[in-house]
Amino acid sequence: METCTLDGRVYRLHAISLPPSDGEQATISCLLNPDLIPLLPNPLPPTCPPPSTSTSNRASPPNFSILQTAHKGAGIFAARPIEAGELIMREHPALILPTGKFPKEVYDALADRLPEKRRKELLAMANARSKEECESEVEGIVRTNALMLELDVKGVIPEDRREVYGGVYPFVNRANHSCGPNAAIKWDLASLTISLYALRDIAEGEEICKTYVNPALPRATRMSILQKNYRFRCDCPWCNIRRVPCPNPDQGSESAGTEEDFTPSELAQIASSDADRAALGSWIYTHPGYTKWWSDIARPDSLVISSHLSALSLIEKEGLHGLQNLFVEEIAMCYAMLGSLEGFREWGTRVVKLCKVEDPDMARRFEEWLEDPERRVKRWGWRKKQREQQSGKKRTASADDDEAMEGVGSFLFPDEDSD
Ligand SMILES: C[S@@+](CC[C@H](N)C(=O)[O-])C[C@H]1O[C@@H](n2cnc3c(N)ncnc32)[C@H](O)[C@@H]1O
Repeated sequence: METCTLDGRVYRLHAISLPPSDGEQATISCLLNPDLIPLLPNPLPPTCPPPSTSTSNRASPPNFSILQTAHKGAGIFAARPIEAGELIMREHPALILPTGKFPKEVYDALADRLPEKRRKELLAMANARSKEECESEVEGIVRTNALMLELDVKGVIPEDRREVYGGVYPFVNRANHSCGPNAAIKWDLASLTISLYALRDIAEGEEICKTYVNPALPRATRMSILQKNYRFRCDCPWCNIRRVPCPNPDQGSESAGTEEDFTPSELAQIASSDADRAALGSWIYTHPGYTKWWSDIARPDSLVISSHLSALSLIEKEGLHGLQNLFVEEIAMCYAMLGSLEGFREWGTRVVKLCKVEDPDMARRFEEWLEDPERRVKRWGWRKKQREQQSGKKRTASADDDEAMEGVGSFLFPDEDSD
């Protein structure tokens, strides 16, 4: 079988060759709209970052192990302490395919085209679907595990012909769900890899979890999506408020409570968590931000920093570290505008650490700035100068001064208000 048709659309089976890994020729087995095929690298250049899921192709031993849990199947655990921002593993998908229900033969043909070792890794993955729902074991595995992929970042395929694609990863997909995840994923089209990285410091032995749903949704909605799509009842500390958050919830002995078990005070805690999550989800639209603040001298100097610190403390409470980077970056930039070397160094260093995998360009930019912030950050100390000018301590900062700063380093945020 080379092609198949679904809802009048033609799809082609396609294999992408990867640089050999562990001495074996690696392949991604794909089902693609033929228009997408020329957009994807094939073969992948050997210079691309290699996957890092096994010991043999890493300079240092992996920082994770895959272990059996008590009631969630397999899971990923920290083999040593892992720092916020650190890479945990990088992996190519075994399969790439569009959403939609294809005949059994299509799923089986996709798996059969993988090298034997990879095929076995795929077939060992979790399948939360019954035989009645998914006749093919491979389809069940796809429906339990596939993560959304962006294959056409440049928007080459016209809007009305675009499809949603998913990737299946025998190692990264072992990460179980938490509504307060300590890890997240980042897809990179150029290397066709997904990276799993730490959102906060993770202790040795702690389970490494990502979120399967938008964690800003209310608990009841999260639970119903998880039940519908993945067939489990979430037992994370935020869904089961009686369980004290612990490093490895899987080792907890209490069983998850049911809706009816909750006392009025527990229900109030759930409502408060829902409200905090909703507030965080829309924080940047409802609270002061750096872009409007930096040049508006009528606003207090501490306005954005104190608002962002409140957001970060809610993030800590709800375990939503996936939302923290914007707040950390903006606090660093506020300190730059206030001319505070100490503040900029503290928060800028956090940006570098947190963005290493998630946003390497941002990490590099802050690294450069941190070498000589006063010269490299454009408009360094601008608000401080304005205040000094206001209080008459200094003569008006001349336009020449400002112009002399133009072109020194690059500036993170646009001059125009956009928030
Ligand atoms: C993508 S897989 C995760 C890895 C899986 N545990 C394994 O053995 O490969 C998703 C499945 O893992 C289980 N799972 C993930 N997170 C869970 C959680 N927080 N509580 C219970 N089961 C969970 C569910 O069975 C779900 O359908």
